[in-house]
Amino acid sequence: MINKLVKKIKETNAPVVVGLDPMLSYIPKHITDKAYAEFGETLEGVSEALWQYNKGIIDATYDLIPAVKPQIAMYEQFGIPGLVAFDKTVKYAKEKDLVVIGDVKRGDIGSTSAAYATGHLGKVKVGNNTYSLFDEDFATVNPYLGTDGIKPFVDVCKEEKKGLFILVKTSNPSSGEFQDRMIDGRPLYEWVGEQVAKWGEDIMGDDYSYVGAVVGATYPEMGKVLRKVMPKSYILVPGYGAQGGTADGLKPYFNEDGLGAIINSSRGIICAYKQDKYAKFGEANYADASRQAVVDMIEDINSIF
Ligand SMILES: O=c1ccn([C@@H]2O[C@H](COP(=O)(O)O)[C@@H](O)[C@H]2O)c(=O)[nH]1
Repeated sequence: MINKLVKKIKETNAPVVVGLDPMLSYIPKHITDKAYAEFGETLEGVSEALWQYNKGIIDATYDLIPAVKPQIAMYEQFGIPGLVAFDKTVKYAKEKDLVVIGDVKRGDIGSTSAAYATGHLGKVKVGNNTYSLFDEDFATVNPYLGTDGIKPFVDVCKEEKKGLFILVKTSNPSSGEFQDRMIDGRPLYEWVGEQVAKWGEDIMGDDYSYVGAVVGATYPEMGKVLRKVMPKSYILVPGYGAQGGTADGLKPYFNEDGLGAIINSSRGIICAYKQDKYAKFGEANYADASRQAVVDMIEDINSIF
């Protein structure tokens, strides 16, 4: 799947991921009205609204971008009906030939990680039947439990030719509380980055490893160091846009080949219609506003090369 991601980034000339993080307050009224008319003001109604909203954004942007990143928390908050919307979104994005990065941030003791890996990236056998479950192409993983927690994911990725993005230096303001702690003269995020490179050594695509990393756009100096620590790992870069990350600091996240990083924007794209810049589209044309925001983001990111 890393090969497909690289190929699609080259084809679209867009090292960009659209984050599908729907909140009820983002969804235009015409969508919620229709969903509630059919299913009532129920969790099933919300599920339908989340799905229709995402479908509109995917339809308006899929030809411009290589990948989407649905954030599972936004669906889980509505229980099983929310997860139904997550599942429909993943399947539809794949039908549109997009690479799907499940932002699920899993990781636990080995046996539990194995179950998470099966659920998100693998297959389960029930008697004579085999089922793919959420079936994302990549999953985000938390490395706090160490190798025991990561190895089951790596094993499933090997088997299924899928991929991981492991949290190395996150974009949030307090990420330094633990991640920047100095250990034997080096910050923890560097130790984790080095380990990501090792975890990925035996599971290589053509040029990049199946094992990538998450490094926030909000810490460009650290991005520069981490690029060198893990040269074969793709870096998923959240924090651009709504969290204040800008294109200026992002060049060092890329390798000399112009590849190696993919920048995420969620709120900046999916509720573009609420920004002054895109207000002319109006709520009813929210998806057209998202398309224009993607076009602008691609131009902005490509301006650094
Ligand atoms: O370090 C991290 C890791 C993950 N995220 C996730 O990315 C998106 C960002 O959303 P925006 O609306 O573009 O700010 C969201 O799903 C986060 O959970 C992150 O921001 N930082």
